[in-house]
Amino acid sequence: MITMDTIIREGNPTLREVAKEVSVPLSDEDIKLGEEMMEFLHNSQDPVKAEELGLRGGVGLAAPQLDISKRIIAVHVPSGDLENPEPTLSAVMYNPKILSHSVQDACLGEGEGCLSVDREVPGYVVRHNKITLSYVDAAGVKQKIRLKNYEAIVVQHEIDHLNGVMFYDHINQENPYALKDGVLVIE
Ligand SMILES: CNC(=O)c1cccc(C)c1Nc1nc(N2CCN(c3ccccc3Cl)CC2)nc(N2CSC[C@H]2C(=O)NC)n1
Ligand code: NI
Repeated sequence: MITMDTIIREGNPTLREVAKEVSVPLSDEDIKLGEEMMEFLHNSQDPVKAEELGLRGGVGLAAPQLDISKRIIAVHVPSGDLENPEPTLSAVMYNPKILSHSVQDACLGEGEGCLSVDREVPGYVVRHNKITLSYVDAAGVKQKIRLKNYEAIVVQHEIDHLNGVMFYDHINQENPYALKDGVLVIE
């Protein structure tokens, strides 16, 4: 099972590598890894399990964060209201690829956190507001989906990990809260 001990932290060179595509059809090993990544996200969002296992909450995880330089990410974004337990996005994505994106940019009003970064790095992380994404799903089926707002931000954060990019690479060093006109701030 994946715990915080499995997750490598900034300074580990694997986080700065460009990860390799996985072969399709998916190997049992890669399918199992995806399942474990998704299980981690579920556990990290469960108050009892997170407490028990000492997990930081996360809605996304990338294989390089497990010191595995493969193009695999898992995202599990809860809906946020207790009535509706359905997540707004839940998927293990193999070889995810952004096919196109909006001109409109967006950022999280509270900035971004990362399970591989044990410090707060304040500032806006400006990303595309909407993306069209292709990936191979856990069943080996090619998917093409459109995402926007928070879900799009999360997927871009995780795909960055596959390219050796950390969220703070995007933060404006002179003024971390500088914003160009028209950037959507997502609260
Ligand atoms: C510095 N300020 C901040 O971090 C920050 C501060 C306030 C608000 C936000 C919104 C911030 N930003 C931010 N908050 C998150 N979570 C909120 C808590 N949540 C969670 C935690 C516990 C149980 C269940 C859940 Cl659901 C998990 C997700 N996640 C990300 N990111 C960046 S994109 C990938 C994603 C990720 O999973 N990171 C580990 N950013
Ligand atoms: Ni991260």
